[in-house]
Amino acid sequence: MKRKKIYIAYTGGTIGMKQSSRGYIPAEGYLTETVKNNAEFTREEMPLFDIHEYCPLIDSSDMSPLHWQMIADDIQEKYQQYDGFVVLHGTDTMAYTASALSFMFENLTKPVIVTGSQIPLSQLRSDGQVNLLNAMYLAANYPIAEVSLFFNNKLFRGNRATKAHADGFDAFASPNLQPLAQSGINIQLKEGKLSPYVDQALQITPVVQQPIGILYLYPGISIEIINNVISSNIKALILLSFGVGNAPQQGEFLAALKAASERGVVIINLTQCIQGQVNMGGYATGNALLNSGVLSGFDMTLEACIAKLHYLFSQKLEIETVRHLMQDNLRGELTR
Ligand SMILES: NC(=O)C[C@H](N)C(=O)O
Repeated sequence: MKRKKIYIAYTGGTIGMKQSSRGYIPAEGYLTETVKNNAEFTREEMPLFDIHEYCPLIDSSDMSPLHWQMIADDIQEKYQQYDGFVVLHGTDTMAYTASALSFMFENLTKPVIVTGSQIPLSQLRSDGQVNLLNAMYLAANYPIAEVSLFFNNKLFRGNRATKAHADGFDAFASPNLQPLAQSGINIQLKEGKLSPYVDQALQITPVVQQPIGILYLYPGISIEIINNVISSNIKALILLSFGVGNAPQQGEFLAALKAASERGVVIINLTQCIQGQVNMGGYATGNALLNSGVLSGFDMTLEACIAKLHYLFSQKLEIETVRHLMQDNLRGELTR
């Protein structure tokens, strides 16, 4: 059988970093050299691959919607030449990029897997080899045609993943959707569906950075702080609320939300809880938000919500359409 061919885009991140006096930094050519010198990657059972290193390579804390666009354009350009795509990325904002790509791509018929590592590939005890080998192997043999994130033997839906551990190998979780696949002695497909390769034109929706405010509620938050966030020049506000979507029933706070919603700010309610979803019908404290024009974000991750807002506001859509689509399941990012 003809060997599959995988395109690897190295954007930066720990997996290809080198130690410096200032801590880890991405180094040009270093990832490619390390992979080429590792016989595991060129075994017969592995797909053929090309690595393209971005210039400049960045720590993912420096990622912005501009970079998401670069990655999407790059994959679109190479789309016909490869069977699958692996994006090597820093872990810090990996879930944001995976979420953004999931919205930007339409008619995806090939796998796009985002991965990276917590220890550089060239170092002792690196998790980079397992992550990259598995991502390449899955992209070639388990073509789940969506944007996913592989880490520590689990393949997650990209827009459901969140960084959950700062320094452990189990750095990602998908609290509201089981992994698409689990890699053990065997690879087990759980939620993921293999799709046949159909040649269909890949569509990309360009994304540009949008002004989005985030308000993390806490006991004792003052109306001045709330007003500062709400009155700034934002198109959307993500309200990180308590439990199933509850907030203080303070009149001034609710009035500020209502006024913002009436002037066109899209307000999305997400829970501060790691797992579960918003239900503003559950308590009077949540219901008051609903009556102030706040929309449910259901069980979306913060990363998916931010990426979705960037994606929708980058298109010329009516505010009501944005509000409607924010509550619709577009790419498997929410359960309702
Ligand atoms: N493990 C990592 O990749 C962390 C790094 N700071 C990054 O996100 O680029």
